Amino acid sequence: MTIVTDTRLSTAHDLGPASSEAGFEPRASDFFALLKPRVMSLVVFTGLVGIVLAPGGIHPFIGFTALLCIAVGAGASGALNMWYDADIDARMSRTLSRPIPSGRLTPDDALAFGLILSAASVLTMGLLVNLLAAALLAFTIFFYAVVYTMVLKRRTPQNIVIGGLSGALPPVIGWAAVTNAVSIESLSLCALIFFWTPPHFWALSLVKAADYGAVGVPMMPNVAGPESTRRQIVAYAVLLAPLGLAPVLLGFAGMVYGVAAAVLGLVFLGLAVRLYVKRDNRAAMQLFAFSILYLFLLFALLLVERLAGLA
Ligand code: HEM
Ligand SMILES: CC(C)=CCC/C(C)=C/CC/C(C)=C/COP(=O)(O)OP(=O)(O)O
Repeated sequence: MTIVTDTRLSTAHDLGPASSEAGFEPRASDFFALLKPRVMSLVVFTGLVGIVLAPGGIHPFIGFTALLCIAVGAGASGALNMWYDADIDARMSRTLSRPIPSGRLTPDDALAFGLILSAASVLTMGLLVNLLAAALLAFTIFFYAVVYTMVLKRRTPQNIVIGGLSGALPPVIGWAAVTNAVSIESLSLCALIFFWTPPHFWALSLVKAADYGAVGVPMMPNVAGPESTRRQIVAYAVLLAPLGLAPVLLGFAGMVYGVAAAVLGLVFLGLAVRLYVKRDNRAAMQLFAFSILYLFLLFALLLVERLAGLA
């Protein structure tokens, strides 16, 4: 039996001339792009909500440090993801202008940047915040950069489902930064993001299936087919709608959040069913866009309620 150990199309080092050889110096904006800033902004926001909602309070400087460590660690894992995935990024229209495929940074630049920022964020969290938060941050970076990117992404259509755990952990890290503990409340926020991730990503991958297929990444639409993917999106949306109410049932969110979570959960489910019925790219992109708004609004409401003293 042959076991595939290297699923990369070519090594990242075969991707053309180093930026300095090509005649230009790396720019700060290219390093910033390695952090996947737009995606990670929502990740960091969920970490902030974990910090603010956790009982007991935290010194503002330590709280800010914890948030900065989550932001830097998340960005670092994005840089490591781009280092490893440079071969496939170079072959997909959505990703080919990223810093490594476009030749603006070398793979070594990205690897060094990702490793240094990972180590700096975990060490700082451990020294200035607490060891549990540092261990959770290290685990989250490892899970995204190694378990998802290097092991699961190119091998199984369940890549997103399992790998989604890393995107779901930031509120748990934020909560642990304040309380030095993992609680049922922070795990409920983790579960919310965990079950949100498959519909979030599969909606986009239905539209980008050809891109992923061309580079051999086994995303769900390519393996199980679009029909099955749309059915699974509806199944996750059915689970997600009641899960949105968990913060109310656990007593750390109020009625404003509760009503909004119920309505937004039903809209999410409605858009998932609409995608199942309509089967077109427009419905898929609408669900993808709404998924981001949904998660942002739920976490924003948790934050606003707490800051306004409503929960
Ligand atoms: C394994 C889990 C996830 C996968 C595979 C995934 C995948 C993606 C992809 C491929 C995009 C398009 C980005 C682009 O065009 O460059 C995207 C966009 C986005 N994702 Fe996710 N995502 C995941 C988890 C998350 C999580 C946990 C969050 C936040 C909590 C998040 C927030 C966003 C946001 C805000 C965007 C829009 C970025 C923009 O405006 O370009 N994603 N996601
Ligand atoms: C604190 C910490 C370490 C947080 C990590 C958060 C995390 C795992 C977010 C996942 C975000 C994301 C863009 C996944 C994309 O998948 P992809 O890499 O397959 O997408 P691509 O095709 O756009 O590269």
